[in-house]
Amino acid sequence: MVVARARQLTRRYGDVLALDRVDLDVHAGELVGLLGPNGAGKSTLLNLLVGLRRPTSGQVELFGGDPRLPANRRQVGVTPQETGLPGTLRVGEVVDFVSAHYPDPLPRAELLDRFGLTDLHRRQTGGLSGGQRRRLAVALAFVGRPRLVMLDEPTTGLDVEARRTLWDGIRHFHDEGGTVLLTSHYLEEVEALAHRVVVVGQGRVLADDTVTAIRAVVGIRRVSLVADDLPPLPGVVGTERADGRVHLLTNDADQLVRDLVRAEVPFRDLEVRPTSLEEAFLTITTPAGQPATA
Ligand SMILES: Nc1ncnc2c1ncn2[C@@H]1O[C@H](COP(=O)(O)OP(=O)(O)OP(=O)(O)O)[C@@H](O)[C@H]1O
Repeated sequence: MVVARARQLTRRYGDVLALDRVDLDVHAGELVGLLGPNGAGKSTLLNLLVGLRRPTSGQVELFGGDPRLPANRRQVGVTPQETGLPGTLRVGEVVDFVSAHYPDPLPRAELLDRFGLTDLHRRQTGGLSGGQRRRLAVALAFVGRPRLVMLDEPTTGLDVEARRTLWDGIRHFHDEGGTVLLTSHYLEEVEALAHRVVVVGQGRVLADDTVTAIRAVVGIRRVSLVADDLPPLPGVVGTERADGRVHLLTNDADQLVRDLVRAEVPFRDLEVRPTSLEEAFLTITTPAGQPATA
């Protein structure tokens, strides 16, 4: 069953094309990571799917219907990228306040335990650290026993332990049959939780595949050097010339350097570095004009 669907979904903010004809189906029980650099359109996609914004064109469905219908909205838990919590309320009081909006909320103790917040339940939210506040904000998405949870960068700013606790809470929900759609800038985060990754860049879906397949693309390295002519080199998936340098994109930088030496290419100023997500996808996809499917 498809719980959230986008069809040719487009959203403009004035001159900015934030989403450009996106198609996406999220099935019941999936844990999907939306991966992409800043400004890719991830938050816009979540906001449209949950009915907080309206599309410029295209269609959105939540549980087969209009996302703005209360009956559909009630089955979704959402944590936006930025949340405000009433600073003078205690953690337990905030949970009770949100719980009161749902017919069958999770018991307070259970929710706090799942997200490692039990020891904080008497603390005013204004006195919590940024990471503790974030954990509470994410936990609140689960209060109403939703069928689908959408989390916009759930662990940004959290330390390793807090991130693990949050991941455990999300996994628990998923293990019980819940559906999760979350955004992240980091493949590592998506890898820890999701099997399916949807890569978004410049408002478009660039790839929709397994974590393993996506890693093969994102694991690309940039070997940059100064050289005049280069022979054909195996394993090079993209070439750029800029500022007097040649940039070669490859899955195996070690082998490429060996090949350069073996071919007796007179190069200098060699640099090897990882590509950013944005670079990896845009450099590979733009010249061919084709979406990168690993
Ligand atoms: N309310 C708005 N008004 C004008 N432009 C907007 C608005 N919201 C988003 N945009 C623009 O739309 C594009 C997509 O933004 P969006 O926030 O969806 O990206 P994102 O992938 O979530 O980015 P980030 O990872 O930085 O959160 C960006 O160019 C952004 O500047």
